[in-house]
Amino acid sequence: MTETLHRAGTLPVNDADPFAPEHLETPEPLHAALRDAGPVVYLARYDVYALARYEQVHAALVNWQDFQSGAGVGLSNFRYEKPWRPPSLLLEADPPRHDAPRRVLAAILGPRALRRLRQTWFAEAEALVERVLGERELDGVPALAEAFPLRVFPDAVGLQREGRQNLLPYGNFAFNAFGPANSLVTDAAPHVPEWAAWVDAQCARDRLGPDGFGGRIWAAADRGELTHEQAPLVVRSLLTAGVDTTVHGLAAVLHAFATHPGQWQRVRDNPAAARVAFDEAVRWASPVQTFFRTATTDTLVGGTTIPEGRKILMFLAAANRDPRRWERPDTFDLGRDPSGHVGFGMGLHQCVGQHVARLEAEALLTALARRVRRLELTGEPVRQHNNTLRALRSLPLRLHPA
Ligand code: HEM
Ligand SMILES: CCOc1cccc(C(=O)O)c1
Repeated sequence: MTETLHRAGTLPVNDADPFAPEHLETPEPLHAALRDAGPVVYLARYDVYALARYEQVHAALVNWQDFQSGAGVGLSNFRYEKPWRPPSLLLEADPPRHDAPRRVLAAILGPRALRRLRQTWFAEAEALVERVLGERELDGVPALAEAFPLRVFPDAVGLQREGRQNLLPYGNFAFNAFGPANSLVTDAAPHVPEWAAWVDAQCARDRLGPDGFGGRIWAAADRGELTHEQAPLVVRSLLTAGVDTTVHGLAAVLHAFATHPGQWQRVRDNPAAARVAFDEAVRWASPVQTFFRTATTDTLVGGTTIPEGRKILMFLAAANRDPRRWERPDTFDLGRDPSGHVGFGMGLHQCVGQHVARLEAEALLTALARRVRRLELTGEPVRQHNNTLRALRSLPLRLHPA
């Protein structure tokens, strides 16, 4: 029995462009309008169905059978359109293709596997904070949010030193490419072949140190846990998703503490609060704002039937600030339990690198908590527009020494 398609006149329609500069600059008003309009809103501009409430976003994320990733998790539908690069074996794959790559990466990036990096990353964070403390004012984005991940992550992957400057622009483009082909995508297009060539070349076995995340992916192929053809694509996943996300996650947590000084004192009093602080910042800012899915069958969501083959757009950031799920959702509050937030996704595709991100954040925040009494905003933060990422280009700060 097919459910009745959405009854005429009951499905709210919104003609906004969520990827337009005004909404990328200040997304909250559109998120609130979409949440208030209903559980499902038809976005006429892109002929997709928007989910902005926590309940529907969570339900779609955990329903990988009816809402697949294999047709792409951006606006482009791989059933009809050629992807800009060979699809990810994790992000853009459904079971069973998704299974072995995920199992391999989950083991390599799991909390136990990361314990070997803890001491080094904490020492690197202390050294970085020592260096920047001397400056009276600094831009927290290049000086901390970018500098720390770029100091520790490429080494942890086992990347050679040359060419690492390609990582941020490549990842930034990959996240723009999930959106429409607007100027954020077309302006970067001339550089993509160079960035992509470097990234693809670093995924080859002979470019990777044996003991890094990359070398361990190849070793898993030697053990037959995935094929040698899959190995470079799994390494590519790390290079695509592993840098820009943590850069903007760290920028978000620094921005949160600079705008909520009382919360910083809580971390000063109890540095163990650094980990939950990062998750609260990921909920509050949602560095990854949106992802799409494709309906594999007519699927009922919030009283509306999403027709087979159509795309839904999940507003993770709107769900993370849904007053139906969170008290005082717009407040960064270390007193809350942020677990259940969808800033790392949920279910089958939930971020496989979340423990890497948390360890980076714990290392940097612990080093800051020891040495910095207050993080003071000394100017307006400047946004970096991206079709998927909530990103800062600049965060003017003064670090008041403890
Ligand atoms: C603050 C930092 C990060 C945020 C906010 C973030 C967010 C996300 C989200 C929302 C998803 C789900 C995608 C979906 O449901 O379609 C995801 C998946 C993924 N993330 Fe992260 N991520 C972060 C850091 C990382 C890092 C450091 C890595 C690699 C070391 C990474 C690698 C991946 C990969 C490979 C997937 C696909 C997993 C799968 O499909 O099974 N991410 N991430
Ligand atoms: C943060 C979402 O995770 C991603 C993003 C971009 C690419 C990939 C990949 O698997 O190549 C994963």
